[in-house]
Amino acid sequence: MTTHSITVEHNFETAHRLPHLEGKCQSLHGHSWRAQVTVSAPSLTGRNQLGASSAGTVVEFGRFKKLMREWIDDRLDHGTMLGLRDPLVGPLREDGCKVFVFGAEWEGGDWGGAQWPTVEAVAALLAAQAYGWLSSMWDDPMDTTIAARTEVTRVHVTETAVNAAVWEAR
Ligand SMILES: Nc1nc2c(c(=O)[nH]1)N=C([C@H](O)[C@H](O)COP(=O)(O)OP(=O)(O)OP(=O)(O)O)CN2
Repeated sequence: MTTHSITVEHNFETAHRLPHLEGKCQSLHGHSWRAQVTVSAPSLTGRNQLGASSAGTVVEFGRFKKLMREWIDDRLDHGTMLGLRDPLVGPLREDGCKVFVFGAEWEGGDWGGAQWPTVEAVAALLAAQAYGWLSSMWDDPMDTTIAARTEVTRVHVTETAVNAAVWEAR
C-alpha cells in the first residue's frame, strides 16, 4: 500500500510557563514556535462535482495553510499558553491579554494529557485541530482538492532550536 504525504509549516510567537516543573520553566517566558503538520492519504483519488476524480493532491497547500494559519494566529500567536490551574490565567485575561488555557479551551481527551502547555501537548493540540481543518475541507462539497481518507499523520513542534516534540498517528 502506498502513502502520499504533504507537510506545511507555520510559526507563532507565544509565551508559556510550566509551573509544575522544577527550574526556569516556572517563569513566564516566550518562544518562537514552529509547527509542521503532515497530512497523508493512501491514494490521490479525490472528488469533483461529478463523483470520484483526482486533483492530484492530498490537500491543496494554500487552502490547508489558510485554515492552519488562521487557527494558530487567532488563538496562539502573540498570546500566552497556560495550564488550567495556573494563577496567571485570571490576571492576564483581565488585562486584555490573549490566553489559551490547556485543560479548558482544549481538554486533550484521547489525544493525550493536556493539562499544561508542554511542547508535547502543543503538538497533540495541533494534531487534534488539524483533523478539524481536514473535516472542514471535506465538508465543503466544492473542495475538489482533498483526497479520500486523508489523515493527520505527524505534527512536529519546536519551541527552541534544540527542543522539539513529535505527535505521530499510530
Ligand atoms: N519534555 C519537556 N521538557 C521540558 C519542556 C517541555 O515542554 N517538554 N519545557 C521546558 C521549558 O519550557 C523550557 O523552555 C525549556 O527548557 P530547557 O531546554 O531546559 O531550557 P533552554 O532552552 O534554555 O536550554 P538550553 O540550555 O539553552 O538548551 C523544560 N522541559
